Amino acid sequence: MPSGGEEKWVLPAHDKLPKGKKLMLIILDGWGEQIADQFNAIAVATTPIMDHLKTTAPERWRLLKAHGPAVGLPTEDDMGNSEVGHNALGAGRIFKQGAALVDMALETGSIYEGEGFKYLKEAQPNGTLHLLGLLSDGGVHSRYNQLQALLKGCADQGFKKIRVHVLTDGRDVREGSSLDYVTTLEHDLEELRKRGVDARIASGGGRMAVTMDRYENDWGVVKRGWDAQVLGEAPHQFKSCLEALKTLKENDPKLNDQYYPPFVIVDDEGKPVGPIVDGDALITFNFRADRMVMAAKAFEFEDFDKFDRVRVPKIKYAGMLEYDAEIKLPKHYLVAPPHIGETSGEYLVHNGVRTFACSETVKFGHVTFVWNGNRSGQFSETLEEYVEIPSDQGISFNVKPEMKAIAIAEKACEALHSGKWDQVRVNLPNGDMVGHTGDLDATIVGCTVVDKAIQLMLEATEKVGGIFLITADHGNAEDMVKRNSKTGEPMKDKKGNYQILTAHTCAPVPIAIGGPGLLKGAQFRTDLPTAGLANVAATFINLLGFEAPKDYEPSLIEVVE
Ligand SMILES: O=C(O)[C@@H](CO)OP(=O)(O)O
Ligand SMILES: [Mn+2]
Ligand SMILES: [Mn+2]
Repeated sequence: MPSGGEEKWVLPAHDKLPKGKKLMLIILDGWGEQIADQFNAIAVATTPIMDHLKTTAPERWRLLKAHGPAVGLPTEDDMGNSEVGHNALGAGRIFKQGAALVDMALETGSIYEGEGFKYLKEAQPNGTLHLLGLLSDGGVHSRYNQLQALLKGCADQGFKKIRVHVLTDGRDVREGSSLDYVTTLEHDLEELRKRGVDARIASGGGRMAVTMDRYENDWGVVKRGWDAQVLGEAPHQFKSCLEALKTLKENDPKLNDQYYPPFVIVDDEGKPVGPIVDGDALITFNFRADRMVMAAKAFEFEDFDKFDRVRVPKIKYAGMLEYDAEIKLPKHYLVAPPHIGETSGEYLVHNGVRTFACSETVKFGHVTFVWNGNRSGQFSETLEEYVEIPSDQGISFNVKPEMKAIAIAEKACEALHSGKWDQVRVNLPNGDMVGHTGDLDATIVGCTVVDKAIQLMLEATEKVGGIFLITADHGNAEDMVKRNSKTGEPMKDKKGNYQILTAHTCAPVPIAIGGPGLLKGAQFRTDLPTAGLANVAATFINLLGFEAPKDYEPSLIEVVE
């Protein structure tokens, strides 16, 4: 019976599917389904297991939507991403996500009426307002038109001095596009200067080298940002951001937007134009949590021992959203995040289901924190165990495309064989993390290793008489080139080179079920053609022998006689 005692958590037994079958739940990060050509790293990779599942049991293999409104994003043009994907997978429902919530708050102006913005205004009239975040149209962590609107709105709301601390992208958008975004930003800041607002870029750096680390993989990334944004110290000083990007790229032509080293913008006397100091206000304008949580801790925590902050300015700090609902970080924010409660993890714990979750650092939080509705911690110390395998640090993953896939698989097999867990859940990051490097050959290697890891876990599932469910959180590796949106033809740049795509896609993702524990006659329904990731939770709750919560998106399976 449910430990929580509350009736609302009771999940009735499924009328046909039995309890007690061990479930191996595998999330392939960045693994979509696309036309099989030379730029589809998954199609080119050696993936006998995934091929076998697709071809031998069509009633147990299908596609799911993993982008746009199906995962709570504003439009069908919005590519999927890990945050919205794992939210949907774990919560079994579709929640309007950060991108859409901020759009609405900016359109209605409510963003300036909330407690968060009022708190920032306490820094007026003398405090500088600082804006820190990803300069990009990707819509995964931030979107430029939101920064643009926020700049105007903050000037309207009386901030007289504004400084922008830029993180360049090149991961969710075309490599090299940072120059365009900075040019546009400089134009928008010029418009503010014409209105008498002292508005400038104050520092910069690439998102993978500066500030935007996650899951505490490398605090050095956050420190480099802190030194440039707060202390005004960095290995490079320039008079303008454009000059910085151009010079740094001339010095190292292979440098890509994701990895620009930190730099500080200085005036004619060599003085930083905008370090964050006492009495200032700060907004981190990324709406997505995972790559802002560490910086938020550095700006907000009194006691902080991850690196020497040297000087901790007394500022009014607000996040675009609250980034961690469990620890209430940051305390002040402009837009309330989606309240994602009653997730599958919480239901399963209340019904006595024991869960083991594992991945390597770079995706560990996806398969725990994000899966549980952007909440840190476990629902139960006895019924759950989350295991993190340390990721390689300080490298671009095309250097070691196998990553820790086999180690994750071995951990999962051990957990399955231990008999201590009813559900073993893993995320295999290779398709996505290597896909983001844009290195096609390395991504092919990464996907080949993923298939090997799946093989190990399916063999273990076989041995324990269990069930497997394999799916993905969004596309990436299945398309590594920019295509003509009409013809689908790969596009070349002016020099005749193919334009490599490092970003996610809007492709559907596969889902496959099977294993000796799966009841004969259990198969995918054919009456849910537009089903998406939010239908997966009801599906695995059924496979564990329970009816799903009434308000969850419907289960994908039926049992035919
Ligand atoms: O790396 C990330 O932060 C995003 C891309 O910006 O990828 P994912 O959503 O797969 O984590
Ligand atoms: Mn992902
Ligand atoms: Mn990704």
